[in-house]
Amino acid sequence: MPDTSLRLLRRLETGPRGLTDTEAAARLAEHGENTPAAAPPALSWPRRSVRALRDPFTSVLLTLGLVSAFVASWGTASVILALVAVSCALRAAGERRADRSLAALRGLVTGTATVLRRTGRADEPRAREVPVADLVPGDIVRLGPGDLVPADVRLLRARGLTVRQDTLTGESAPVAKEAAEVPGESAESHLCFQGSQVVSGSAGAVVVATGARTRFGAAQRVPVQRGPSAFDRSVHGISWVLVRFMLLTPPLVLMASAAVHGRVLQTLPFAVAVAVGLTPEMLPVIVTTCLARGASRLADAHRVVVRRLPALHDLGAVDVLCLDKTGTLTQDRPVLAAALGPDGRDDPEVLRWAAVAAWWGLTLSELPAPDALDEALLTAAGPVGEEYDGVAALPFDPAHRLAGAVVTGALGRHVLITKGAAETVLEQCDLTEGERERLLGLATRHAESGLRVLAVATAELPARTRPYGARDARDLTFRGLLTFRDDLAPGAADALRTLTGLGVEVRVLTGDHPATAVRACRDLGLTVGEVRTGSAPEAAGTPGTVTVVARCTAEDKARVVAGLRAAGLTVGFLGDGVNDVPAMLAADVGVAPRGAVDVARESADVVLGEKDLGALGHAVLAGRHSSANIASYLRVTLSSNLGNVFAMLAAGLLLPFLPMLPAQVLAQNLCFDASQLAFADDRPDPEALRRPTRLRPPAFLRFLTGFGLLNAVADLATFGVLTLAPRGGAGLSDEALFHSAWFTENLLAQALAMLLLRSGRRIAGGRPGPVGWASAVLAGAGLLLPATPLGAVLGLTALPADRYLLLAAVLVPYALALIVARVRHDRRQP
Ligand SMILES: Nc1ncnc2c1ncn2[C@@H]1O[C@H](COP(=O)(O)OP(=O)(O)OP(=O)(O)O)[C@@H](O)[C@H]1O
Repeated sequence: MPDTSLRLLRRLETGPRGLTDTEAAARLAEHGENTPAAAPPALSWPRRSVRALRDPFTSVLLTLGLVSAFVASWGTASVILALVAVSCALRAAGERRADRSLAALRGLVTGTATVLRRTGRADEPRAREVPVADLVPGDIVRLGPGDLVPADVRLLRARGLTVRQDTLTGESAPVAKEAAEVPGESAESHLCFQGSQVVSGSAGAVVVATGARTRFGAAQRVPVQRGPSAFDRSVHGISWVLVRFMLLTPPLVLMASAAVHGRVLQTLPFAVAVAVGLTPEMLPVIVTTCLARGASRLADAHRVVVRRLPALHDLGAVDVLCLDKTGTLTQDRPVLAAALGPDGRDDPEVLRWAAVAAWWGLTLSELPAPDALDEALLTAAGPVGEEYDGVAALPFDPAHRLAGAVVTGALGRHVLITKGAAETVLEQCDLTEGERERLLGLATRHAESGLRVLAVATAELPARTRPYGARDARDLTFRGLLTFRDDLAPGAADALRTLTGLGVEVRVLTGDHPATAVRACRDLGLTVGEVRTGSAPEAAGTPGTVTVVARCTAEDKARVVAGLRAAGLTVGFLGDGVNDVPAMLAADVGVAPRGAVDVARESADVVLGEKDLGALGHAVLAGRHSSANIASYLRVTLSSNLGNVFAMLAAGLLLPFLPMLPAQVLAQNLCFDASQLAFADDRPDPEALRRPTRLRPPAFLRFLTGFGLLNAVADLATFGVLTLAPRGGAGLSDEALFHSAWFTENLLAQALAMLLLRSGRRIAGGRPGPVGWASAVLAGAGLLLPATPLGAVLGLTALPADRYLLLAAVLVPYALALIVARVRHDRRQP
């Protein structure tokens, strides 16, 4: 039979007054830390390396290595294995570094829990904020809106509590919870699980399990599955197209060779080497390094924490940024402006009623702190509420935008007080239609001047013991309106101007009154376009204007975001409240300021250091910076590799010997890979950062085929001039000469591509930067390696001077063609 709460408290050797500090310390030593569910355990080196093997490019390389070993081409197989080992080690090291700094950064934003603890047995318990990791079984915790349930708990008291527990069940709708004394055998409505989010209401609860023993811990921390983000769609999309292409290459080379020369087995190592050459095996390394560098620069310079690395790419790709208003565009430090009676004149009674409701709502819910509007009410009203006895709290209902309390009035009767959004409160009042319209108009007029507006109403009811609920708020007497000034967030106007200057369209999704939101936008210098209320995924938006969707519930915000994503846009969401969480999770990238409620901060991919929106512009730029470098790498490496494959195929068909030995193809590939690591440190031209940087697979593949063909033409031209050139001198085999010249040409052409194809780089001028130096080293290797002993091991030979002239005759026009094609390509870009 399930425990009553008393039996459970006894079993856990605790009580409603909480544990003492000594007891808590002893239990912490016994049970270990209550590690937050969001922090995955650190991976060991071997596991990390095995995980790196799961990457599609590595799998392709391994398959090609196995094929080589199968035909006893041990040289090729060993080089491939070395490539796999190097790329896995680099990737594992890069990821380890990235994970470490991410863990350190995450540490800056981990949450706390409100717990009742006593210094000694005889002392009074005090509510304290302790790190979530310090919670132990038996602790008594308090939960309020916006809290993340810090451990598995059983409710001892609950008022209007609803929680979202999609981390466990995948079900995103809030679920009601209550403190049943003797719960049914299978019912779990008296339990809340670690990682669940408190949407509304309040509760006191006892911790029953922490750390790995929580339900979430036992479920092995399977995170909520989010739909594919912009990063997944772009980088993974491109990767898979290439993997298919690479797998097609060896059979194509083999079939061609079999048809023309009748050799299959001899050509296999070469075919494999060509496919290896096409593999951008450094892609995962470059992606991780680019993103990790960007994230750590952002943290150092702007105190922005990127909690999920790919989110940095997504931030750079954001086309539309949706923001909430309160606490993001405004300070969320409301100050009472006026208390107005139904006739629109000053009436202090309205403030008194609202403050009584706020005071008793807060006291009976045992919330650690009032929300911003209630705090403003209590500050303005001074000491109030003690003259009544509190009967019930009506916690904030986010769907109807109401909160209230029931107190005892004259002659022991009960008075129900509600305060909230004017349209809902007026709906509950006993008014004629005309009067309701007039009062709504009054509320709108105040909202139009940028004020936040609350309506207040009361009802006198016979005393009763039955609990109060939303259904009791009927036929109320309208008391009046309260207006609040909430100043704009400092720096918000500049930040929004920066964002629009960066080509990011802004939308404001708020729970507040449309007129208040519109006025805030105008005061921030934004031009307001469409204004809607509720769910409006179809809100089209006029270019250059801000669409405002007001009176949004949390679900409405998520629907608008999902609608924008379904229209093919990359969407970011910035918010700080519990009503922003579903939209954050629905967006490609969710952003929260550090002062946001726990659940918002924990759901965000990016956390801003301060309530300073200015950092957001820097974060978007950092995302674009990283993506531009990844794009540069992809453009250069793939167009060169693609060109090489075309040329190798053609040369393989026409030449009586292999156009390059497998070892030479692989050595050349190693040189390419090493030089391309420089892209992680490149500084793209500011021009490349002006628009959202999204790696769109179709546009990318068009670029690749265009520039790949140009590269192939250069390679084939080299092939032509080398074939037509006079024979080599004494002792020089034609084959070795051909291989060496082509090897040199390939490395020089790759160096040119590195210089001329990187993102947004002005073609001439500017400092060389890491990529400039790396391409110089690559070109140097191309020119010098054939003449070295290592070159001899690879079957290369020093080139006579006339070959360099021949190569120059090909490469100078190639460089010019690249410049012309690049300029034309850039002009065609929007
Ligand atoms: N403490 C409160 N008591 C009564 N009503 C409230 C209280 N707090 C908010 N409201 C009402 O609920 C409405 C919506 O609040 P909600 O928290 O959903 O959004 P918001 O904070 O106004 O806006 P945003 O979504 O931009 O953060 C408010 O405009 C107000 O009318």
